[in-house]
Amino acid sequence: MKQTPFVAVEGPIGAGKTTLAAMLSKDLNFQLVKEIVEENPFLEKFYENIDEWSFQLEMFFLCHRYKQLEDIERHYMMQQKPVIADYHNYKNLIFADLTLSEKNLEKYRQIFKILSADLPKPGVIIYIKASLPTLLLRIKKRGRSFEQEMDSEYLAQLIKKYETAMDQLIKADPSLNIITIDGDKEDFVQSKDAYERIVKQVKEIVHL
Ligand SMILES: Nc1ncnc2c1ncn2[C@@H]1O[C@H](COP(=O)(O)OP(=O)(O)OP(=O)(O)O)[C@@H](O)[C@H]1O
Ligand SMILES: Nc1nc(=O)c2ncn([C@H]3C[C@H](O)[C@@H](CO)O3)c2[nH]1
Repeated sequence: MKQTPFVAVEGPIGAGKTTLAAMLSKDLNFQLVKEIVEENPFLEKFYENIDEWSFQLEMFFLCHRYKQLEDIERHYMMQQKPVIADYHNYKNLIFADLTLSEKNLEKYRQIFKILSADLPKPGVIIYIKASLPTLLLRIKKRGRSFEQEMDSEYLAQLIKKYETAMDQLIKADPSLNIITIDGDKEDFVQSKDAYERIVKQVKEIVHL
């Protein structure tokens, strides 16, 4: 039987994940699943003091994504309804690796492994790569107050960790499809052609 499409859009902060996921959800008629931002009780505190709040924030994201992914399985995948999410569960580890102390990271990894074992996995990742200047510009343009003082070193490290993570994901599962987009050059918001190229690639992979 044909697998129900499950696509995840990934990339560092401000790359355009939610924007692209929303566009594709509309055009492909896939259910959109977005992570929460404004309702997150720890995000603002985290940006004020990362060391103090990182464990709470990473655990919050982990549990919230766990619930969302369980729901995706139950309400969509099991009913053959295609889904597009603006994150991949692996994102939890990318951020945890960046923000947690060694002691907390070890605990976190164990909990992540237990929670993630039976969650649904996307068959396609659309990975939006973008340079530091592009991301900083987009974060500024979007204007979320708590992100405005973000350390560019934090973002630079995140960019690197994303590169490593995509390599790890493909090594762990060579059947995974990763569509990489150069977010500095391929502007899927302004250019219809650039956007249509992405749509075509997704359609080919999921056999639409
Ligand atoms: N290709 C693009 N060209 C110009 N602006 C863009 C493009 N993609 C996204 N933007 C703008 O950049 C900002 C960030 O986009 P978006 O919120 O989609 O990023 P994100 O990757 O989902 O961010 P986060 O990691 O914080 O969830 C928004 O203001 C959006 O309108
Ligand atoms: N520390 C940390 N861990 C995560 O898993 C995570 N996921 C998203 N974010 C931050 C990025 C944007 O500011 C904002 C919206 O994506 O939330 C995270 N921060």
